[in-house]
Amino acid sequence: MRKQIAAANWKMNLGLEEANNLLDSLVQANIELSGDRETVLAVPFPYLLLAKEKLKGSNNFYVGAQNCYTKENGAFTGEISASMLKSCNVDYVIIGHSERREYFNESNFILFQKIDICLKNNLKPIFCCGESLTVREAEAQNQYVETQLKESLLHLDANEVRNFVIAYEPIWAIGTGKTATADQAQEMHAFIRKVLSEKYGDDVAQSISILYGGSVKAANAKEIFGKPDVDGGLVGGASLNASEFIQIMQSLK
Ligand SMILES: O=C(CO)COP(=O)(O)O
Repeated sequence: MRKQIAAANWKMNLGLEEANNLLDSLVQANIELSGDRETVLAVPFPYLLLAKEKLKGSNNFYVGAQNCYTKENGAFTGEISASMLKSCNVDYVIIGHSERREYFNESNFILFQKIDICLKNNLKPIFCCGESLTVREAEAQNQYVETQLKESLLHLDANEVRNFVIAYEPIWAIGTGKTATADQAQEMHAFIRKVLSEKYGDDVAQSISILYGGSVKAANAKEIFGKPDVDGGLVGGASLNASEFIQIMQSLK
């Protein structure tokens, strides 16, 4: 079975003490995630090393960054490179979150470059895609997401793409309390898998985890994750509360 993943995206939240407490609560809960299930905590840059340290010895817990720059190193004040993240033993990097696309003008081409630099540094990208409400209302979501995939990902070869996680995050469901229904999530996930299958064949497409993101909480996680093409979630607000996130972890198939 492909990996089932509960990924937390803390976004730009929590001070050091709160981050410390949340990590402690997650570790102390001592949740055993067996087999193909895992947790990724995508924390703000200043807490990456702390998270690595705290999660040492916790099985199936991985640490992620929320972004990286397109270049290897150099005079780019304020940016963080993929090789720096790798040197801190970070495992995953979220690439192309809709907030980065919207507020920091990250185009599909910039994301194409970020994906390449992550793979070159042996970091696993969690590539985010998803449409706005306007696109969904025009029933153009499939075409929109397919373009995002084509312009940022589908240049990779089959071996590279196996190191990937995709997160479908409809923008209209992020932080709004408005979740896509489990059926809407399934429909898009199946479509994404079909696009992958057309390019890489069914074996590769079946091996890639596709997460759903957008107002996932303890109360709806089981239903959404229960769908055949939904392999877990990328969770924002609800990942800031230990007991809520633990219940989400426990909702993985
Ligand atoms: O953007 C998200 C995760 O990356 C989803 O955020 P919320 O879970 O707060 O809706």
